[in-house]
Amino acid sequence: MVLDDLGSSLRGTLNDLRGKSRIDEDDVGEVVKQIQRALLQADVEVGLVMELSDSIEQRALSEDPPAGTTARDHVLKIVYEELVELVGESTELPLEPQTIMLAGLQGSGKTTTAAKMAWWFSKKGLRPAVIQTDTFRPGAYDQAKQMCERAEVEFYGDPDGDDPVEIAREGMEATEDADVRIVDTAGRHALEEDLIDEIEEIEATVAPDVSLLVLDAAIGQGAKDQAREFERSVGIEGVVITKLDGTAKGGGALTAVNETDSSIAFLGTGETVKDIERFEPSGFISRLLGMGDLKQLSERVERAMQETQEEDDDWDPEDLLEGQFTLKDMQRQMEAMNRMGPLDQVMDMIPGLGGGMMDQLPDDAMDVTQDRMRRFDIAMDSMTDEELENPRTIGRSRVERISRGSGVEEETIRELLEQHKMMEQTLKQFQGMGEGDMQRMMKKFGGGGGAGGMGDLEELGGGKGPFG
Ligand SMILES: Nc1nc2c(ncn2[C@@H]2O[C@H](COP(=O)(O)OP(=O)(O)OP(=O)(O)O)[C@@H](O)[C@H]2O)c(=O)[nH]1
Repeated sequence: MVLDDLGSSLRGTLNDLRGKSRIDEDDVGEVVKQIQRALLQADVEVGLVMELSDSIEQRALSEDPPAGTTARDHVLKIVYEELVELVGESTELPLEPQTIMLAGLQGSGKTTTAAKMAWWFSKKGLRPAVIQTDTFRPGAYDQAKQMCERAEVEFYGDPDGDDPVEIAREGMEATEDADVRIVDTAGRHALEEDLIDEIEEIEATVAPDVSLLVLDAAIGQGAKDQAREFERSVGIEGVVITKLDGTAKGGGALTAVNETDSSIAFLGTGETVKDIERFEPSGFISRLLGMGDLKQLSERVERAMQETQEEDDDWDPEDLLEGQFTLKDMQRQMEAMNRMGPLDQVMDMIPGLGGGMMDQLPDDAMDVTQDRMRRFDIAMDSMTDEELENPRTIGRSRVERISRGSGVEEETIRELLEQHKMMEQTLKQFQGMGEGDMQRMMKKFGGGGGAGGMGDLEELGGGKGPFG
């Protein structure tokens, strides 16, 4: 994802500063060099890179670290604050009725984003609808309809219509009951005049409260011109950067945001309707620097728990803190984990685990883990209720039988039982703890991790930290 290299190279450099109480020009020079290299590689515009690195350099050398702060933490805080400043605020999108129009070049991800945003608003308790006005690309109608079905949100489009402005007008009438209307527009491969005319007409028809420009993270410096052009014709309140899950650099999009004084509203991180994140500058940069993003993580956990609970009325996650932890609990726990999304993305959000740890894992480590979880699941499906409730009764002959029944190797089943035992023991430690204890644990967990746990920033009291 964008600026990934910055995270890992910077962590190394900052670690070299560990233990130093003062930093000299050479130290700062090295940090600044790493930042410049990473930003330029990520396609951030040269002028912007220089501006940022000058500012970091000047602050790191002139500001005195607050008493008790190490040189490393001081520099980390400055880098963090300057990067947050670079990516800017998040686009204001209140959770209330509104019309949002999406614009952007062909293939940037508008249609996908429209459905994702609708899903996102629906999870926030609002009633969204997507209006598809793309009559230019064959297949756009079907794609949008399917995605909206998957997201379980209202959809309006006209597969036979050929006048986008007319469809937009009808769509606004047809979706009168919706709270949030998201209007998807057609893209072209370049910014042609008729595209601009069309978007201006749609804009006049739907009178959006917010217009967002959808930019592919892979776009380079061309992003700036696009952003300016759209800004001039319909006015852009914010940007959605898509495809951040890929190898895309993202710096072009960041530059465009900065140049046009707009801000980022959402990030697209995959092809399914759930792969969307509200942009949170501080969390985003924390994650980038390997400091985790607790806010995003807790949102995902909460959603996953809620969904698991919706499917299984009897289950209350709080029960985990009382009584026995059975294999059934573990299976539900795994379902909830699965719902949180790809493990590597989740790991990135955990302070102390993010970045630093990921760098040390082989690339396929996460796939192995997910595959293992799937096999555990299959094995558990072959167990009797009694075995699931009392895994300790599973001896060697039962392991053999479960293996035969499920096709999962005995070795894996033994690992599953081990894992259960470990989780059970861990939970025992939590049992009887009050909320305050839990928070202290979390804090300890965050502060203790390798290169720059969350605790670093909290203690510095930067006020802009992910908790701030
Ligand atoms: N990996 C990944 N793929 C994405 C993401 N967003 C969109 N895509 C893919 O990008 C391709 C283009 O996305 P669309 O939503 O069709 O783009 P569009 O801007 O509506 O395209 P036009 O209608 O032709 O203007 C599709 O194959 C999407 O699945 C993302 O965040 N990550």
